[in-house]
Amino acid sequence: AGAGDAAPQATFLSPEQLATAGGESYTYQSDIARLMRVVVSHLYHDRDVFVRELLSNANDALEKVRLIALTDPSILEPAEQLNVTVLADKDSGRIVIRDSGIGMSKEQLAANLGTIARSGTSEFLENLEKGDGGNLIGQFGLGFYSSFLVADRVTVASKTADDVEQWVFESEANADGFKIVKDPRGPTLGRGTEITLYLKPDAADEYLDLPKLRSLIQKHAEYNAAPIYLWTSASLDPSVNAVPVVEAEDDEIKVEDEATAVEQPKWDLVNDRPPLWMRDSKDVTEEEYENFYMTTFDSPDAPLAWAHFKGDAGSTSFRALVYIPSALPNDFYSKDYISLNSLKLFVKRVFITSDLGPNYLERHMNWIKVFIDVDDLPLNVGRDSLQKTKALAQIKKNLQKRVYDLFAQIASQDPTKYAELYEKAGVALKVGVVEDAKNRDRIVKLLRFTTSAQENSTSLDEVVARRKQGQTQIYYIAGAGQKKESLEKSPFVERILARGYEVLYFTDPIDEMVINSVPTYGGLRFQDVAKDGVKFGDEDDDEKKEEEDLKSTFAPLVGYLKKELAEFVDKVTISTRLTTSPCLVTAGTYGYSGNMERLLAAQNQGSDNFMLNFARMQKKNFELNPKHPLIERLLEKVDEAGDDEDALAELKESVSVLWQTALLKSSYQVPDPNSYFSLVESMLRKSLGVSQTAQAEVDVKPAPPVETGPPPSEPPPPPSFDEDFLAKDEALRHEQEEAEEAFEKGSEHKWVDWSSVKEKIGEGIKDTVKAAVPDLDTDVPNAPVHEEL
Ligand SMILES: Nc1ncnc2c1ncn2[C@@H]1O[C@H](COP(=O)(O)OP(=O)(O)OP(=O)(O)O)[C@@H](O)[C@H]1O
Repeated sequence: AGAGDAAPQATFLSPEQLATAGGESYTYQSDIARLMRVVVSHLYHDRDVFVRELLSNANDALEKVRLIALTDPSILEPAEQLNVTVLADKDSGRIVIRDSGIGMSKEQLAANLGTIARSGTSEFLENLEKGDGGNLIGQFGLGFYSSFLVADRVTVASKTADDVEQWVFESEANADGFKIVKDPRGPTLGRGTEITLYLKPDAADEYLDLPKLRSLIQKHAEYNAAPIYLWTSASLDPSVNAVPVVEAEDDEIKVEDEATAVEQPKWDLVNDRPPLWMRDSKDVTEEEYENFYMTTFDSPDAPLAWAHFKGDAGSTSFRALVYIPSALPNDFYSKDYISLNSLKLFVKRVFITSDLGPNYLERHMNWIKVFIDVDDLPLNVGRDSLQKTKALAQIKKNLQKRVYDLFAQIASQDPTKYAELYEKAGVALKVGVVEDAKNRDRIVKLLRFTTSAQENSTSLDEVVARRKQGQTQIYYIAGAGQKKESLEKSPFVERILARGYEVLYFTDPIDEMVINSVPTYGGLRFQDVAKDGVKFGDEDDDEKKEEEDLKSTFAPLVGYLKKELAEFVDKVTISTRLTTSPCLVTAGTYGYSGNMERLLAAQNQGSDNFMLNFARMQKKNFELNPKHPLIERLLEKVDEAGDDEDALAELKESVSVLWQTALLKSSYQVPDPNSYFSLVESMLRKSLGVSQTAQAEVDVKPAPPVETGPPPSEPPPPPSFDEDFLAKDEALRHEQEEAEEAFEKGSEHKWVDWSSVKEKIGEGIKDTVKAAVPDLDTDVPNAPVHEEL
């Protein structure tokens, strides 16, 4: 619909008309008066923003009408056309912006423009007064008040569809109040709002220049859906209205005399391009996509990637844009997409809602920005039924697929960018695997893990491709919050790495949960190397025979340990996965790994942590390294002890130390640190030749008898400190802090260093166990060669 060709001059309101119309005076709310003063006195840079603000208000007002018209077309009757017109009048120094939007009643004029300061206004003003106004103006949006950047007097005439009267709001820049009068012209607008800016002299020079005004409108109204028309003359005086037409030189037919060859001024459509999302993606530049994202979703940063597409949803079709923001908001998990402002639903180019019910965008996707324009939706139903329409469900499915495709596309085309994205947003994908069963298979492909096989993280497809012949498991070790360097040293991965198999390091707390949701990938089963059941798949008959032999050889030791540790241990096994460690402790079928236990303990400090207590109650598995000299010697000791009570007591003590130290080394806690320390002390006594019963010589000097005299009047002087002692104490504390820090950072302190423990207590059990043989690894077979795909 065009703006019509009627010359606009006849309908404008003159200051004289207003002056005699009477009306009521109002006082601005204090924040607004303050805002106005700031606008007038401080903010003259960026004056152009008034174009954007006023056109966006006009566009919003028009969208409201279009939205209502979808269900109640009678709203259109007072003014059929939905558009904005802009007129610059040099003679009177005015710019007039009219829209046929929703309009405002008398009360609304007063409330919207005079009494309701928006939330954030005070904060904005405070920042301004502190001096960082220049940058804020763009973010804050002065709205209607930006008029006073360029005008010293503004009138707003407005009429709603069902009001018979038309009202005019009038204010001077810097005034404390405003006036509202009944429009002396009568209801000329039909429906809508007309803003007249009486420009300041310097602003008049700048903005009454038509080409400049036109380019400003183009720049700032790019995404306005409503058509904007500009009157092509800078004067309303009919004698200067016409602009000369430059005739083409080879024009053969001269219809008129050159002197009269003038073009009549007319309304010229300025924003003649369809909105960005309606265009073909090849007709939209990167910059346009970025700007659209930043304005639509109020973001100061450009997006990382986007997809723009068309699709069908049942009987209707839609266009959509999905954007991956440059960062994942920290609080994404505790918010929904509605509070993150992540969705815009349009119907036939009219904004409808940002809220399609709590689950329209899944929690892990709630930070991805989504713009949808549907060709047809039943809008005369309530919000709840709207959410349930089949079309919206289909669109949702399509959107999800597009988002995952977009991730996959970045991963394959630009791995560096993907690594950066994953670093920030990987956790959202992991949440997706855990919570979104329907899309799980798609999302798992996008995950990346820290691996022993390469510097960079790996996809699971790559892990499967690197599998060895016969391999049926993907090996992983969980160590939330720990570094790869620390996990590499764990006894659980010793033999697996020594053999050349790949191990994934689950350094993120959520990794173990991910694997609970996805027990297998590419036909391989995830295997926690800290749990029972590690298989290499290349065990040949000789190895199996050797294992069987070892099992029967060590049966007496296994039997003894089962009895001795019955309270804590479910299974005692002869292990094939250890190389240099004598033994290790793994979780039983229902128990947690040491890592999980630590996580649970960290989550809840209280003693009634049910899950933690439950996990701790679960019996564990004790794996022995049959090639280790400590274990070999223990077997001999079990055989030799027979009924000899002393020998049995000594054996019991050694086993207890071995078991508890293995607990520590496997990331569990010992049940009672005090009794553990007593055991170690007893061994130290033996190794140092100190009697088990000798006690520390304690010489306690008793306190003098009770004082009966009066309390001393002067407090005694403070004792003098031994400077040296203080310095030592400080150094010790420092050392402790460093050690704690290192522990938190997950350095090698994390794994108890078995060799140093052995060194410390080894002397003590010298008579029980032969000295350790350092090198045990000579018979570790190499992994078979890479499986050809
Ligand atoms: N052209 C218009 N037609 C109808 N109502 C309008 C028009 N311009 C402003 N209003 C009303 O006045 C209110 C205040 O406008 P203002 O521009 O100051 O802030 P806003 O538009 O709400 O916020 P922002 O500009 O930050 O988006 C608007 O919310 C709207 O209700």
